[in-house]
This record gives sequence, C-alpha cells and structure tokens, in this order.
Amino acid sequence: MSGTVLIYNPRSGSGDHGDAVRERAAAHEYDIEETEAAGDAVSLAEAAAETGYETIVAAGGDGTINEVIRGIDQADALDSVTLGVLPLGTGNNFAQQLGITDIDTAFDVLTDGERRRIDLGQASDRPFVNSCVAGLTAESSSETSPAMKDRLGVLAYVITGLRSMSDFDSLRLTIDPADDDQSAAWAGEAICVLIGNGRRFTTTGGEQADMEDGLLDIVVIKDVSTLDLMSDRITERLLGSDSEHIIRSKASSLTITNHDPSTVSFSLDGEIISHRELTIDVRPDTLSVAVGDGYDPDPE
Ligand SMILES: Nc1ncnc2c1ncn2[C@@H]1O[C@H](COP(=O)(O)OP(=O)(O)OP(=O)(O)O)[C@@H](O)[C@H]1O
Repeated sequence: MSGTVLIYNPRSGSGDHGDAVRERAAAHEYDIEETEAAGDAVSLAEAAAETGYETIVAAGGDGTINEVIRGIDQADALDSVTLGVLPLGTGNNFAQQLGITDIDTAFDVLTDGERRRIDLGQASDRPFVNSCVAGLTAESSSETSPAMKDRLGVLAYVITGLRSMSDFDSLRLTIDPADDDQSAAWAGEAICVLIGNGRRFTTTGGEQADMEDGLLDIVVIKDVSTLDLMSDRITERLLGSDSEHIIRSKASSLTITNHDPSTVSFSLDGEIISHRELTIDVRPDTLSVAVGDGYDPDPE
C-alpha cells in the first residue's frame, strides 16, 4: 500500500481554501477527492481505503473528520490506513488536540509527523473522535460566541444550548458502566451528559485530552433548572471545577438510558442521533493518526 489522498470538503469553514489546498497537494503529489454533498466523505474514504491508499487526509472540519473515519472503518481498514488532518473547519477541535494548528503545519505533519495509535469512541454502530453529548442541540455549537468559548471553555456550548431552549425539561437518566469499576454509575436528573474521547470538558478550555488511555471522560451536569442561567456569574460558578452541579468520572464502556419512553438527542462529533438507550464504548489504540510536535501522548 502507498500514496496519500485528500478527502476535501470545499464548503468547510470559510470555504476560501481551494487554491491553497490544491497548490500544496500538487507540490506533494497527493491526490484529491472533493465532496459534493454532506455524507460524501464517508463513501470517498471507504473507496480510497479499498483502493489501498496508505494515508487518507480529512481536509475539512470535525464533521469531515468523522465522516472520513466512518468510511475507513466501513472498509475495515483502520489497521492499515493512517488518518491525516488538514484543519479547514471553523472549530477544528480534533486538529488542535493533535497539535495541528494550520495548513502548512498539517502538510509538514503529513511528511514527517509522528504516527500514533489513539482510541476511538463508539456509540452504537457509529465511531466518534471528539465527543458524544446527550441533551445538546445542533444549534448550540454554532451559536456559541468565541468570547464565551474563551472564557468558559468547551462547557460554554452547554450553556448556549440551554439558553436557546425556552422551556427546558431535564433528562431523567441512568448511567450504567460495564467496567468492574462502578464509580461512573449514576441515576438522576441531568441537563446533559458529556462523554469525551478527544475532548476534555474543562472551564478553561485548551487542555489536551488523553486519547491513548483507553477511557472516556464523563461529565454529568445535574439539573439546575432553578438557577438563572442568563447570569454569567451563576454559569461560571455552575461550571467551576468544584461545583456541586458537576460530576466527573471515567469509564471504558457505559450505557445511558432515558427513564422516560422518549428518545434523547446525542450529538456525535456535532451530528445529532436519537436513542432512548445508547451504549458507548472505547475502542482502544484503534486509529493511526499523524500528529504534530505539540501533541502530548500522556497529558495528565
Ligand atoms: N460539498 C459539500 N457541500 C455541502 N456540505 C458538505 C459538502 N461536503 C461536506 N459537507 C458537509 O458539511 C458539514 C460541515 O463540514 P465540517 O464539519 O467539515 O466543517 P465546519 O462545520 O466548517 O467545521 P467544524 O466542524 O470544525 O466547526 C459536514 O457535516 C459535511 O457532511
């Protein structure tokens, strides 16, 4: 097997990167396949893996990365293919976690960056790299202001989500870990449950997740319906590391069940799926990725 192909989403981020990407890809003699619609990156990556490319590069944002991984997985080629990342999206959370800050760094990393094998998350039949969040809407991510992300980190998304809902019903959930260690077991009313593989849900943001520990980070934000979420002072207190409203734990496998008969929305790397009961596992050391100098394999 040999060769590198870019699966390029021309609509990701600002959408003005076509020339920069094509020029650099040509200089490196990399092939390019362009997506024409949502979902295309799955089938293009699957075909590329079956063709025998050694490196398949997700050129886009987090949504494109998720689709490319699904395609490689569908081709049953995660053992033989390395994922490259070209950060062209708006958020580029996963690229940041890998120490890939911009287009030129990304091409340098493809040429001579270290290859690491990291964990993948799996929710039912769907892989995810960043996170699986129960109770969060698709809108909350795009509506979160950069200033709020800077101040409150990733948890700012949660607050935006809550503020955008006029009458929010809390979720009545059970979290049932499959591990012998039952410290992540929980039942009660929650606003949302955040499960991170390549993402840490801190108040400061910016801290790299441990993607090689075989564990998922779990954060439960308990029902705070009586609090005034429009007040920044309250939200900062709510999300503080010693907050009584937050429970943090880790597990390698867990099932989340809604006590009510209805389904719950789960945001999987930003895409919404609905389940009443969902089992989420870690697939340890599953994805080979090219990483930048800033990547720390053992950040804790
Ligand atoms: N050619 C296309 N036209 C329209 N939509 C596309 C096309 N190719 C891919 N998409 C869809 O665009 C969506 C957004 O892409 P992506 O996540 O890569 O970029 P982003 O939203 O700008 O970045 P980020 O997720 O990092 O904030 C994906 O869900 C993908 O399915």
